[in-house]
Amino acid sequence: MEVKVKNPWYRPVVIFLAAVISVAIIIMVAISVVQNKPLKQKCKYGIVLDAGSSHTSVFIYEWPAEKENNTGKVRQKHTCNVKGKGISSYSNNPNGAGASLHECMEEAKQIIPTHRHHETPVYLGATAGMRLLEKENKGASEKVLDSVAYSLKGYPFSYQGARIIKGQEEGAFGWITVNYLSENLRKPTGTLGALDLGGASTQITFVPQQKIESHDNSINFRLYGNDYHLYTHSFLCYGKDQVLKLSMAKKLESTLKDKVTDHTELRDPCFHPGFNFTRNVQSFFNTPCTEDVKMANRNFFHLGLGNWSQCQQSIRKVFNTSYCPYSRCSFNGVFQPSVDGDFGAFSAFFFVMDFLNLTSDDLAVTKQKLATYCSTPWKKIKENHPHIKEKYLSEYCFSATYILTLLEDGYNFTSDNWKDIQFIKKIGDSDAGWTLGYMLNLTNMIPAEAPDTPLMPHEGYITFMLLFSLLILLLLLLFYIYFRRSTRTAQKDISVI
Ligand SMILES: Nc1nc2c(ncn2[C@@H]2O[C@H](COP(=O)(O)OP(=O)(O)OP(=O)(O)O)[C@@H](O)[C@H]2O)c(=O)[nH]1
Ligand SMILES: [Ca+2]
Repeated sequence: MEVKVKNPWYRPVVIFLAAVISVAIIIMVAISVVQNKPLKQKCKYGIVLDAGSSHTSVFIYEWPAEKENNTGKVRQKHTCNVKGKGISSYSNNPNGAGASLHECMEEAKQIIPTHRHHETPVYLGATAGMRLLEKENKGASEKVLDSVAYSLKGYPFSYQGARIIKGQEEGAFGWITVNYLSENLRKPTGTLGALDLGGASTQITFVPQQKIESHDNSINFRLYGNDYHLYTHSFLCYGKDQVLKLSMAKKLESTLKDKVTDHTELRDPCFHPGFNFTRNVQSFFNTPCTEDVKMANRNFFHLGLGNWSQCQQSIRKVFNTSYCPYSRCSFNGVFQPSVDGDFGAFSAFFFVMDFLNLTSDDLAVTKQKLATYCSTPWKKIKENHPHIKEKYLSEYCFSATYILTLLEDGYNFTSDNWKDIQFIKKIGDSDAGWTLGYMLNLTNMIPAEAPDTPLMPHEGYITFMLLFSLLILLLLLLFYIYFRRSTRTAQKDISVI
């Protein structure tokens, strides 16, 4: 005879308690996740003006107020290109230099919240254009710097100085920028070399495998607990605009020197076939970069030939490789260890190679494509790019040939390591260039020693809490199943009896 046994009296109590505990855990997790949600970030700001040879750009950087020592936390919020040419072009009208910054600085006032204005540092760094003006006319360069300083002090930000930065700083801060943005500085992985091509100078910076033989090319940093021994060099006059003048001056010298008549022809392999302009010698000799080449003023016909290999031959003449006081050199007697690792090539390296679609081929294909481009008739080039200013359009063949020659013959890149060069404009949403590294350094935002391990990030916290609560629910479920089974077994045992 079967004996019916009632459920034990405490069964509903256990089920009720399990349900209450489950609900309580879910509520607690939900509350703690919401409570721990990061507050709307409070941000700080910094402004750096890059007073380059060709133009000035204003960069506004932003970072979370409490996390400034974390790599990758500072981002570019905004850029403004100052209208007109670079500040060095105001040598005859220094007041104009300061006034030219007005629009972009007003924009900065709008973008940065008013309550942060007074604590926002503003730095102006002038590069090769001002280095050349300083060489040519120190008084004029000082007046231009005074003018921009006076202008910047008139805004509600915290003015921190306007100065001509050294070539080594320009190279080293470009290197810090690309490695900070690539988050290489806190990892044991390798770093990215930096190649910067401006209008008046070019910089190469990397961690070399061999000893640096010249003191001037060596710069040391301790960042996040790691020591970096960098090789850096800045070649004044080897930016793309000045090197064009230098190369033209050399071609003019060899072609026209003994010819006294006006309107002699300069047949130029670096310009497209059909390119034909009357030019004045003076426009290529108005810079300290060509002071070694002497020539009387006159007009000449500038005729394009569009021959890439002849163009490269003519460009090689701007590199002096006849002497080297070290175990190895790039050119002009400058020490350079062999290039090593990956490189980011930015500024005009990028503008030029990107325009010509030459950023991803191997070296042989790049040369082939460039040869075809240079030999394209000028008329066709203009038809293909009706909206680009003719002056810029006419110079891409020269500029790209210069870039290849500088990288291959100057810095000694080869077809084997050509792919190690990445032509880049930005990393994430920030431009590659010296300005970010300059600001990080001056605001001490990269500590020498690694900061303590950060607390668990919010995302990690949520994941942890969810896993934890799932585990508890699972345990409760297992407990419930076990409890039911044991009561059933008890019932069966009793019914058998
Ligand atoms: N095609 C193209 N050329 C550009 C662009 N921006 C600048 N350039 C040119 O590229 C060259 C280098 O520009 P930047 O890198 O800004 O040079 P910079 O900072 O003024 O000069 P440095 O003081 O030598 O660093 C100049 O000849 C500019 O006229 C661009 O967006 N597209
Ligand atoms: Ca520059």
